[in-house]
Amino acid sequence: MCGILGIANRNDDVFAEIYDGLLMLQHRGQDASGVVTYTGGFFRERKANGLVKDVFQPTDAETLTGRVGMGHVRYPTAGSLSASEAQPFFVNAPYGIYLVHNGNITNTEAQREKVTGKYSRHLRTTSDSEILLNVLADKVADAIKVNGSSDAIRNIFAGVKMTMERVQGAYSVICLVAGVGMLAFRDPHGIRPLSVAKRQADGEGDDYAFASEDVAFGINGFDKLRDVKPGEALLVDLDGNLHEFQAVEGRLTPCIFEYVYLARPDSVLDGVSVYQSQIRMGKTLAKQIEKSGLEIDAVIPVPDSARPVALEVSNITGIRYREALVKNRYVGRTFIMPGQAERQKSVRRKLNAIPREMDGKNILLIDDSIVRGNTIKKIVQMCREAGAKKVYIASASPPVAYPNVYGIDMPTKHELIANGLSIEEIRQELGADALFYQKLEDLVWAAKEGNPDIEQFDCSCFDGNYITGGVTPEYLANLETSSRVSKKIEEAPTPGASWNGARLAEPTS
Ligand SMILES: O=P(O)(O)OC[C@H]1O[C@H](OP(=O)(O)OP(=O)(O)O)[C@H](O)[C@@H]1O
Ligand SMILES: NC(=O)CC[C@H](N)C(=O)O
Ligand SMILES: [Mg+2]
Repeated sequence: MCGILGIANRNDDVFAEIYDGLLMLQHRGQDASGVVTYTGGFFRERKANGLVKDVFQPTDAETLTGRVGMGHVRYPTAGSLSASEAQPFFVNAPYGIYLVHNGNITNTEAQREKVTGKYSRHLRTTSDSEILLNVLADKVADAIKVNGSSDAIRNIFAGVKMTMERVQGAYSVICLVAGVGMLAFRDPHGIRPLSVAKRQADGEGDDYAFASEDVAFGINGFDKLRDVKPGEALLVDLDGNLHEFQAVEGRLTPCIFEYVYLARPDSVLDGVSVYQSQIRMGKTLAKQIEKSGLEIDAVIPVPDSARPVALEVSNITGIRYREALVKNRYVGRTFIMPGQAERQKSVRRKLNAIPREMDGKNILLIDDSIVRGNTIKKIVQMCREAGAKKVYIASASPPVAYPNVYGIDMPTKHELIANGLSIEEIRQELGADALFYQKLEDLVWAAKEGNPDIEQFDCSCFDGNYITGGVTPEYLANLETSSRVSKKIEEAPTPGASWNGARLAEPTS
């Protein structure tokens, strides 16, 4: 996952608002951050590896000027960790387009060949998002050839339609188009979230914003209008007017893992409150716990993400709730750290047990998910060392048994603890006295209850059912042997590729 945010203001410079909005999306990506603004016919950009607070300084407001701009926080799920793959990406023709992307393209190789072969383009990185941008540029150029150049919005919408017909996978996208405005579109399944918001401006036209999660709107005084529909494109022109276009037929199938872990609990995605869905996950999990008849002294959440679930398990079962694991707030999210060794070490750095709450007790630890098993295995050990008599564990989601190809870092089957093991074998591997997993139908109920109009969710990491075309057994087999995210962190891999980490953001066109 990544976080994307775009703001088109009528009156004020936009950088400070993008900065604040990106901070609200920081949980979606911690490896790189980037911002581009547009003013007087010029783009200004700054991007680098690092958190928003480290990449940007107050003085950036002096160079990242303009009333229209967008930003990205990256959690790499394709390409490499190189700073040259931080977003936004740019192509200078047609018009001059900057792009930020959340998701993963699955037919990358075919598209790379087309872009570099038939369209003779040069790609500067190994990023799937750069390919997506170049496909869009090709298709908008094709539309200009057919329609002529006078109606830019029509050409851009036509280009988005052709892009959606060619590209497979998950993509929520925001673009800045020179001389035209800000474009946003969402793949025909709406796998990753994207919504649009509005704010009254002084004079003609309105202010608009697009963001991965609506939690990024309130801080800047925007009111959410709605979620972008699957297969839809929206464009805010430079006069503050919103243009809407259903590019291709869509069927909403949002990623259910957004509700389990990825999104903030104070967000509402596709009409479903993340917090409320987690409370419902607690309700269904509580039934399993009650049925087990186990004697449990305390329900303990793995902070922060399992708190709402554990609270509801406690409410329903009557077992007391205890915050007996303390999180060190200065350590980042382990799940999204590159490399297994680093992840294992940081669990211990990040969480600490309170022995008095564990000594001689039967405890139930609840986490939102068990992916590789690193986190919960270490916690079980810690709780035993702190004196717990019995350590039971429960996961608010079902076993993660299949890779995610739509923008979550669960690349290979063999890394997943639930791959090929029975629940009893997983329990043994984790060293727990009992193990409960949410049932998939209960998880789907918990999410769907928030918006019954959603007929289906993307549950591929739980059931192996990939709703987009092209995720064939060969494709999945390939993932097992090739690392999708190269661990390279050196600079740009191709000659001529630029590093945009200079303190002064230069106009780029
Ligand atoms: O089974 P694993 O491979 O260890 O992954 C699962 C863990 O990863 C996430 O936590 P993480 O520590 O990354 O972030 P959080 O502090 O936001 O919960 C998630 O909440 C689980 O605790
Ligand atoms: N997870 C994401 O949304 C990342 C976007 C893109 N695939 C990248 O790796 O940069
Ligand atoms: Mg966690």
